[in-house]
Amino acid sequence: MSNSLLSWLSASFTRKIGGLSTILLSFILIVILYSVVQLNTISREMRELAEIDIPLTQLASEFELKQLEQHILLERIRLASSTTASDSSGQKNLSLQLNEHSQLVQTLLEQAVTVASNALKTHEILDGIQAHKELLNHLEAYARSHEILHARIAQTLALPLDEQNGEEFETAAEQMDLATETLLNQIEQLTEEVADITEGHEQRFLLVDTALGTSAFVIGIYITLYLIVSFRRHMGEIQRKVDRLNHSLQGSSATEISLEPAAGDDELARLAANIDGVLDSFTSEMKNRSEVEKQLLQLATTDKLTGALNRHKWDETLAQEIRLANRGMPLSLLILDLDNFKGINDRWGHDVGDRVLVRTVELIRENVRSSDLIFRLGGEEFALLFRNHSKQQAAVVAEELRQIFEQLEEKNLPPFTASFGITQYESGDSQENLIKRADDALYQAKTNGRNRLELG
Ligand SMILES: Nc1nc2c(ncn2[C@@H]2O[C@H](COP(=O)(O)OP(=O)(O)OP(=O)(O)O)[C@@H](O)[C@H]2O)c(=O)[nH]1
Repeated sequence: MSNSLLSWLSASFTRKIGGLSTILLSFILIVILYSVVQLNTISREMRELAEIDIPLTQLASEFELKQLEQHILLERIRLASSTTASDSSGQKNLSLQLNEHSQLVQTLLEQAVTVASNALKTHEILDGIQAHKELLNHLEAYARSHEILHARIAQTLALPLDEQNGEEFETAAEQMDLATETLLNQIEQLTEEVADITEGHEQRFLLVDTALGTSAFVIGIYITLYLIVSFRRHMGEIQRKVDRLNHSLQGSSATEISLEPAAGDDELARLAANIDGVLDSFTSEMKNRSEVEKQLLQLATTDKLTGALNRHKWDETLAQEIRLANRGMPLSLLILDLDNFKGINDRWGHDVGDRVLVRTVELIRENVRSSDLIFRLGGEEFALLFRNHSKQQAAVVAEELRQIFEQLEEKNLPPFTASFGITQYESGDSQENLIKRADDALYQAKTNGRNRLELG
C-alpha cells in the first residue's frame, strides 16, 4: 500500500493528473448512475402511487357520500317511525331505498377490493404491500359486516319499530356508521402512508445525491488545489535552478536573483524565456571555451615568434609521420639553418634578426604545399616534413627556397642565406636515425661553404 503510494507520488505529472481525473470521473459517473436509478425508481413509485391512490381516493369520496346518504336514510326511517308509526308503507319504501343503497355500497366495495388486489399483484416497487394487504382484509371484513348489519337493519324494518325493535335498529345503524367511518379512515391512512414512503425515498435520494455531489466537488477541489500546488512547487524549483544556472553562466551571483515571477507572468512562458537565456549563455560559453581551447592548443604547439610548429609538436608529429611511413607512405625530411645568423644579430640587432626569422617562415609557407609541415627546432634552425615526397622532390623545393632567400631584396631586411640537409625515410628508420642523416647532410652543406643543399 505504502509502496504503491510512494510510486504514485514519484510518478510523472501526466500520470498523476490522469489518475486523479479517472477517480473524479468515476465518482461523477457513480453519482450520475445513482441519480438515474433513483430518479427512475421514484418516478415509477409516483406512477404506482397515482395508479393506486387516485382510484382509492375517488372511492373514499364516494363512500363518504354513501355514508351521508345512509345516515340521511336512517334518520328518515327514525323520523318516519316516530311520527307515523302506523304508516308501514312509508317505512317499506324507505327500507327499499336502504336496500338499493346497500347494493351500491357493495358495488363500491367490490371496486375497492379490485383496486387493492391489483395494487398487490402489479405493483412491486412500493413498500406499502403490507398496508395494502391489511386494507384488502379490512375491505373484505367491512363488506361482510356491512352485509350482516344491513340484513339486521332490514330485519328490524320488516317489523314496526317498537321499543325493542327500535333499539335493535339503532344499534345496527350505529355499528354500520362506525364501520363505514373506520374503513374511510383506513383508506385515508393508507394513501398517506404510501405518500410518506415515496416522500422518504425522495428525501433519501436527495440526501445521498447531495452527499455524493459534495464529495465529487471536494475531490475536484482537492485535485485542482493539489495540481496547482505541485505545479507551482515544481515550477518554482525549476525556475530557481534555471535562474541560478543562467546567472552562473553569466558570471553573476545566484543569491541576487528575484525568485518570484512578475505579476501576471505566465510561469511556463517565463521558464521558456529563461531556458532560452540559459541556452544562449551556454552556447556562447561553449563558443568561448572552444576558442580558448583552440588558442591554448595553438600556444602549446606553435612558436610564438614565427608561427611555425614548435619543438614539442615536432617530437609528437615526427613519431606519427614515421608510423605512417612505416605503412608505405614516402616521407622526406629537410633541416634548414640560416647562415651566419649570429653575424646578422650582431650587425643589425636582435629585432632585425627576429624579422629575418619571421620572414623565413613566411617564405617557406608561400612555397610549399599546405600539407607540408614547418617546425622551428630552435634558434635559426627549421625542419620541414614532406609527405609523399622523395628526397629528390624535397631537394627541388629546397633549391627553390635557397634561391628565394639568396635573391631576396626587401626594405628593412638584410640579405641572408640558408643551408639545407635533406634525407628521406628508409625502412626501419628510427626518429634519431632520420634526424641524424638530415643533420649530417646539413653539416656537410655548412662545411661545404653554406648557402647550399646536401642529400643524406
Ligand atoms: N634574433 C634572434 N636571434 C636568435 C634567436 N634564437 C637564437 N638566436 C641567435 O642565433 C645565433 C646562432 O648562432 P650560431 O649557433 O653561432 O650559428 P650561426 O651564427 O648561424 O652560424 P652557422 O650556423 O654556423 O652558420 C645566436 O647568436 C643566437 O643568439 C632568436 O629568437 N632571435
